[in-house]
Amino acid sequence: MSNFSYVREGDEYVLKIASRGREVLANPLSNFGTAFSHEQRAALGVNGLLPPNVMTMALQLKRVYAQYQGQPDDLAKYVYLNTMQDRNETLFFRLLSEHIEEMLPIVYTPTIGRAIETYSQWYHRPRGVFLSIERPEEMESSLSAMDLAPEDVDLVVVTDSEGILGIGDQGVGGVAITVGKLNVYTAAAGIHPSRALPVVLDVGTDNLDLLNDETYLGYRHARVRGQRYDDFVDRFVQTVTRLYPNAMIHWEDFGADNAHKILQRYRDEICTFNDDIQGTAAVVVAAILSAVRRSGLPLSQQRIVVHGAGTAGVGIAELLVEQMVSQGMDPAEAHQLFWGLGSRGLLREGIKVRDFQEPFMRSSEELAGWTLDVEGRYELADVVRNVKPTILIGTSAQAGSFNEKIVRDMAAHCERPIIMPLSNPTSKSEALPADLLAWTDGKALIATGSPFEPVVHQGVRHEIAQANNALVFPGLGLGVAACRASRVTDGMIAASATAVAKMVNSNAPGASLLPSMDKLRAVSARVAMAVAIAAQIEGVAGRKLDNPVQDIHEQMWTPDYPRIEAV
Ligand SMILES: NC(=O)C1=CN([C@@H]2O[C@H](COP(=O)(O)OP(=O)(O)OC[C@H]3O[C@@H](n4cnc5c(N)ncnc54)[C@H](O)[C@@H]3O)[C@@H](O)[C@H]2O)C=CC1
Ligand SMILES: CC(=O)C(=O)O
Ligand SMILES: [Mg+2]
Repeated sequence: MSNFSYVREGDEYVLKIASRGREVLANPLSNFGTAFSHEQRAALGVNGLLPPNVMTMALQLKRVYAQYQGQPDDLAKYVYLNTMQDRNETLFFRLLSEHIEEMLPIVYTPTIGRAIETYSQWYHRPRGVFLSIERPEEMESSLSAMDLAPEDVDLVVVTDSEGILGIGDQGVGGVAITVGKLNVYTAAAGIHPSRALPVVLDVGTDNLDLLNDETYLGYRHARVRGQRYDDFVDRFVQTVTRLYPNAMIHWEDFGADNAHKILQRYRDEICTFNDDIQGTAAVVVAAILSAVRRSGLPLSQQRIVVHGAGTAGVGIAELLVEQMVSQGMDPAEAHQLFWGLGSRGLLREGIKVRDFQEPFMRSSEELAGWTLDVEGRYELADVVRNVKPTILIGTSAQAGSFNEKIVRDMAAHCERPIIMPLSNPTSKSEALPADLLAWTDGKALIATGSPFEPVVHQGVRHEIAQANNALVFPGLGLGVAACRASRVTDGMIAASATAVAKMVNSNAPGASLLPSMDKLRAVSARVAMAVAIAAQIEGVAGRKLDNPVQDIHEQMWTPDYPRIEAV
């Protein structure tokens, strides 16, 4: 038996501790710090290792919140929270849950982007599992070293760091995105931190700044690709599914080719999902459904330009097509409503496109009369001028690419332009909401990837929806765990989109297109219910929820110190 085991007894968590003394304080899940009572201190042998006065959690929170606020900048706040998590995880999650809207931009986008870029500089203590392609034979022992009970792991979040947010290849520092995503799982959906595992597959990096940084902590080698990479990923999948038979594997921030390839390879074999493709699609479809309702123009009459038809962009387009088909459209007709752009401009016949982009390619006949730019591409400005889109989606990580001319051109041809600069972190956003409202005379219906403050335009306060997959993946993971789903199906993804969309019921001028991040727990609970019910309908649920509301509610951990048994 492990020295620390978290078990659920009835509706409470009990922490059974076999260790004594300093080891108890060193484990962030068993360390309550100054909140240990005198009886607990005596039983655990930590008397004298703590200042004598016993604090309540409320007083501890007061102290740590003041310390947090005293940090000089956002990165320092991130590092402060990170060290706190390594010290007292229950307190960390309580603080985060109580200030979720304020702290999400610190533990998640945008600040996490900066933290990942500088990982090897501020690194102080490992968190997560580091699996190096240099030593594949160590994979099983490395995962097992986490000492988790096999049947108690609900989630494994994994990255190979090739496409971190919009900041590209970040090598071993990408581990922080898996930790960040899991922190959102816990704060939003109450997934207990002991039931989830963050993992980085360190396959090298093509980031020359990192390779030439003597403090870089990862494998100092160009990114390994091809068969050796595929074998390493496969070994990972086989090992995880054997060690943790109940776990869903969540893929995060892989490069576009590998993201699609891995999802296609494993989606019908194991319980798995790709957050950037499927989670993003669900939240963006929810935002679009809500915008379409407000615009008055049915989905089937929209013309959609996707600027950045990569992992996220094509995922969004595919789910939108599915939505249109479910509303009675023919699939080919639905595809015709989309115009996708990549780094070589419009996806079209005659240029090299990736396999997963092919369904969105345009034929040469359709482009007769269009003008190529000097580099032989159809750029966004040409596409907007010719297509007259009603929806413009940004998943290109090209900051400022939705410029004034393009946006005014779009607005000249539609009453309520739907414009979604979704790239993260904030520095990569295709446009700023205040500019979009100014250039469209307040008519744009907007959602962004990172958080933005409300904008007051001509006396109307516009709440800016944050269309971030954080509104979906926590609930999806919870729903999958609650019903022990064996697969993540398209129906479950579509159900999560509908669940989020249903939570928006205001059509007031300036109202947000999505629920705000301070509703994250309620949103996640609803998504979880919708996902579990869809899993049941699709025949992939391992257990039926008799009372979904109660069952899901009971599964959501609230960060309180558990009852302790010194064993
Ligand atoms: N809001 C959200 O929840 C999410 C936002 N994103 C954001 O979307 C962005 C892209 O992420 P991924 O799809 O994972 O990356 P990706 O690399 O798979 O896709 C980016 C696409 O943009 C294209 N591109 C690059 N330069 C371009 C240019 N000048 N013009 C047009 N297209 C160009 C690339 O060819 C590629 O197809 C990132 O900033 C990421 O943070 C991604 C996932 C979720
Ligand atoms: C939010 C997210 O998953 C991304 O930007 O990659
Ligand atoms: Mg991502």
